[in-house]
Amino acid sequence: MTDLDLTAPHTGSESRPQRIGVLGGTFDPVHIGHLRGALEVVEALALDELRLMPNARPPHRGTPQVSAQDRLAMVECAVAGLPPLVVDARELQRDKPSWTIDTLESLRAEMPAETQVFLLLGWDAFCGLPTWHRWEELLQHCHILVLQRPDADSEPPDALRNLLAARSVSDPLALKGPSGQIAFVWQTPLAVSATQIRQLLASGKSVRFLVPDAVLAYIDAHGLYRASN
Ligand SMILES: Nc1ncnc2c1ncn2[C@@H]1O[C@H](COP(=O)(O)OP(=O)(O)OP(=O)(O)O)[C@@H](O)[C@H]1O
Ligand SMILES: O=C(O)c1ccc[n+]([C@@H]2O[C@H](COP(=O)([O-])O)[C@@H](O)[C@H]2O)c1
Repeated sequence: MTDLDLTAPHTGSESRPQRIGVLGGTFDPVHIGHLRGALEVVEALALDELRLMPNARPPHRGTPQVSAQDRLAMVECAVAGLPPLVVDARELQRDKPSWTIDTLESLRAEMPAETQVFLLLGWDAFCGLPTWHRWEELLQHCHILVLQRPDADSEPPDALRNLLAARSVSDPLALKGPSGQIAFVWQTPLAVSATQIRQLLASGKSVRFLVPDAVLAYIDAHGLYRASN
């Protein structure tokens, strides 16, 4: 009898398909709401990997306050040494708006068809889904996991009510197959936003404990978000 290697990564040749999470964002800057939510989803759904994906040109908002390179560097600082959280910088290589459908198509082209892909969206982002580029095709490529946001108050638009009625399952662990369903996931409610963090920094206040220490050190070292920027 051979010993089992519990540290061995899944290779794809095992019976269970890989389970990959994707959390896209502007990350201007990344904060504990993103990171704690990501970690809790990894553990609750036994994901093999969760990719944090900073966008280059956010499709539905103004230009970020700091450069894509700084936003990427902060995400890298935040997840350094914390597998299975990893950074995927593919959106920074595309010189057009960072449409999620393009990202999912490029991801899918690299994976076996049976890989389960879970797109994480905060409730506010989920409510905006019907305005996204080719939004009705998204579920062909992924499942959607909706993260609660305690500071969000928007009601889902009618188009989403219909989609939820057709595609949602109550237990995220019951999501079957590579794509096509929606589930809500419980997470520790953290009413923190990048907007709040930018405002605190611009007014000379501390953001300690709202971002990881390594991100705070990066912000300080590069003088980001302070009133003079
Ligand atoms: N505190 C939070 N709890 C749950 N989800 C969150 C939280 N903050 C952000 N998210 C989700 O993470 C994704 C990326 O968010 P984003 O980078 O835009 O951060 P943000 O805090 O919403 O930024 P901003 O305040 O600049 O709009 C979105 O799907 C968003 O809904
Ligand atoms: O594909 C779209 O049309 C689209 C429209 C708005 C937002 N997104 C993506 O949704 C994620 C969260 O967006 P944001 O603006 O909350 O950082 C991020 O990865 C964006 O690129 C995607």
